Amino acid sequence: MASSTLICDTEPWKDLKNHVQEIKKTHLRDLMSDTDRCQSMMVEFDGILLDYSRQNATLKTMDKLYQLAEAAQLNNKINRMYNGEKINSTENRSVLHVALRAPRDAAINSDGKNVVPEVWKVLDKIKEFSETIRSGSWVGATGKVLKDVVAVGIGGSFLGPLFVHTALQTDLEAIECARGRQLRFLANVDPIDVAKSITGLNPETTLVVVVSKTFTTAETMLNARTLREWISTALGPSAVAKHMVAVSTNLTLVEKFGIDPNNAFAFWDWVGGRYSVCSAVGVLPLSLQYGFSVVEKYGNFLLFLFTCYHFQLLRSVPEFIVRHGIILKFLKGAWSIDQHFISAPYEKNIPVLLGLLSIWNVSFLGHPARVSMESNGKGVSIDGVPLPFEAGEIDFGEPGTNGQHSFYQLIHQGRVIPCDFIGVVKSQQPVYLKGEVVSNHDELMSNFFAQPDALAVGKTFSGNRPSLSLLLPSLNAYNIGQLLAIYEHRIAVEGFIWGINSFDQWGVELGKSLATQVRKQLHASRMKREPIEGFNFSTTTLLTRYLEENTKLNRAVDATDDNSNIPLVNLYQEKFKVDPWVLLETIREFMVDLVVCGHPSALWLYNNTASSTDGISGLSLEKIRGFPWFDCQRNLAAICAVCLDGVHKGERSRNFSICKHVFHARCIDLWLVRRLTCPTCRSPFKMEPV
Ligand SMILES: O=P(O)(O)OC[C@H]1O[C@H](O)[C@H](O)[C@@H](O)[C@@H]1O
Repeated sequence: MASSTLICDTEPWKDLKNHVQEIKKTHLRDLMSDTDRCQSMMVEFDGILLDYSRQNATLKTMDKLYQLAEAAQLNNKINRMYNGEKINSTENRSVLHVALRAPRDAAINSDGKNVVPEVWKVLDKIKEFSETIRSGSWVGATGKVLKDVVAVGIGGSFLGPLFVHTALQTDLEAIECARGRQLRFLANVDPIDVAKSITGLNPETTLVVVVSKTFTTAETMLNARTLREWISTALGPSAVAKHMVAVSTNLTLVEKFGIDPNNAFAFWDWVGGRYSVCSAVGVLPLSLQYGFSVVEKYGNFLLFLFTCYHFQLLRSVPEFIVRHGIILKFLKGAWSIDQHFISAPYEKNIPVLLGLLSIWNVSFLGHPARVSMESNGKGVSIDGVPLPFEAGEIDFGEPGTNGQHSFYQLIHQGRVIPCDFIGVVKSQQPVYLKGEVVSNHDELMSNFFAQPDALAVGKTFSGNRPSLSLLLPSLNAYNIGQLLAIYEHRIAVEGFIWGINSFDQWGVELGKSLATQVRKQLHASRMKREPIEGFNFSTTTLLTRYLEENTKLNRAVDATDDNSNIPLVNLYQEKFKVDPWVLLETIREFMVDLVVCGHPSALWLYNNTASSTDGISGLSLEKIRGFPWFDCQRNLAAICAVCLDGVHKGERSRNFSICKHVFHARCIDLWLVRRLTCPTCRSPFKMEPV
C-alpha cells in the first residue's frame, strides 16, 4: 500500500465493512456455544492467557482482520520501528522504547548507532546512585539518610511510573524491598497537590526527582521550583544539590535550574514521553523505592569474581550472580513481550490481536473502545489526510469490582463499550478467612469470570456486549512489565493499521500554548491592570469573573483592605498612575511601621480603615504590640499562610502559642486586626502576652 493511500480504500477494509452486516446477525450467546471457535480464540504466551472469544467476531472475521494487517504492511512497520527508522515522521524521530529493556548484548540502532550501550550506561548509573541513597552512603544536607522520594513530573513523566508503583506496592517482595521508604508523585499543578505530596515529609530526609523530558513543561517546572523553595527554606539554598536530582533529555536546562548535571539521568529523543517508563523516567524513582538489583550470596566465589572485575580481568560481573531485583524483573517482562511482538504470527500475537480487535470495534462496529488516547486520538493520517473513519478510543476503567457498582450498568444496557478484563491467578495478598466459602481473591475472581458472560449473554436485556479477558499468573514485577509492553504494542498496531502517527501529540501542544497566553494575560491583568484581550467572549467572561472573585478573596485575606478602599485605589491609579498593588503593599508596610513604632496615627488608621465593617472583630493594634516576637535565626521550613512566602532568616516573626504556627509579624499583625483565628489551621487565637 502506498503511504498516501488510506487504509479504508483497500479491499480488506471494504471486505470487513461488508462483513459487519453478517456479524450483526450473530449473538454472542450463540457464538459462545461453538466450542471450536472459542478454543481457537485463546492464545497463550509466557504464562499469559488471552481469551477473546467474547468479541463480536468469528474466525472469518479474524481472517479478514489478518488480511487488513497485511494490507497495512503491519509486519513491515513493526520491523521499521525495531530497526530505529524515523517512523515518528512529524517529529523526525525513531520510536525505540523497546531498546530501553533490551539486554546488554542486544544491538538496536538509531541513526546507525547501537543505542543499547548508552541505555545500560544510564541503567548502571541509576543502579549505583539508587544503591548509594538506599544504603545511606549519600545523605542529606543535615546528615540524615534520604528515605523518601517525591517524583515531580506530569503526563508520560508520571503516569507510567505511577502505574508500576501502584501495581508493585502490594507485592510482598516489593514491600520487603521498600521497607521504611516512601515514593510519592507530584503531577498536577494545583497547590493542593503540592501540599499533599509533602504532607508529613521532612525535607531533611526527602529526595526530589524532577522528571521532565523537555524540562520546560510549565506545571512540572513550577512544582519543581516550589519544592526547591521548600527545601532551601528549610535547609538553606546549598541543600538543593543534596536533595534534588533530575531525569531529562535537556541537561542544559537541568543545570540552569540548579541541579548538578552529575546528578541528572539522561534519556533520548527516540523515547516518547508516554513510552518512557522503562527509561530513567520510571527506573530511577522505582529503583530508589524498590532497589535496582540484588546480588546473590555466593560467598568466596563472589568475592573472587568481584576482585577479577575490579582488576579488569572480567569485563562485567556475570549476569547469573545478580539476582534480578524488582526493576530488572520489570524490564525483563517487558522485553519478553517485545520479542513476542516482533516474532509471533498474527494469530498468536497478543498485542497484534488486541490491536486488530480494537480496530474492528472502533472503525467497523462503531463502539468507542478503550484506548491509548494521546497516541491514537488523531483525525488525520500520517500524511496529513483527514480520516474518513473513526480512529482513537476512550479509555477508562476501575480496579476490581468497583466498576460493577457504578458504570458497568452503562456497559450492560446502555452504550456498547468493549471491555478488557485483566485478572491474576495468584493474589499479591492472599487472605482465606476461616469459615468462608472461598478466599477473598476467589471472591474477586468470581466476578472476573462472571462479568464477561453477563455482558455476552444478557438476560431480559440484550447482552451481545464484547469483551476480552487476560489472565496473568500473578502481578509481580515481571508480569507488570509484560502488561505494560502488551498495551504499548497494541497502540502501535492500531496506529500502524489506521495509518496514523501514534507518536506525536499536536492537540496536547495546542493546549500548552493556549495556557501560555492565559498565563501572560493573568499576570498582565493582575500586575498592570491590563484589560483582557485576544480571547473569545466566553473565555473573556470567565477570565474576568475569575480575576474579580480572586481579587475579592485577596482583599478578604488582606486585613489592611476592605471593599470601601478599592475605589480609592483605582482613583489613585487613574490620578497618579500608580500600580494599585504596589500602592497596597506600600500602605501595608507603612502600617506595619506605625504599629511597630507605636505611633498614635496607627490607632487612627486602625479605627478609620482597618476596623471591621463586616462584623468580624479582632484585636487592637496596641494589644497586638504586646505579644512576643522574635527575629528568625535561620530560614524556617514554615510558610507564612498570610503571604504564602517563606519565613526567612532575619525576619521579624510571631507564633501562636496553641498550634505553634509561625508568621511574619508584618502579616499576622494585620490579620489579627480582623480575625482571631490561626490563618493556617483556624484554631482559636492565643499568644501569651509578653
Ligand atoms: O516530560 P515532559 O517534557 O515534561 O512532558 C510531559 C508531557 O507533556 C505533554 O503532555 C505530552 O503530551 C506528554 O506526552 C508528556 O509526557
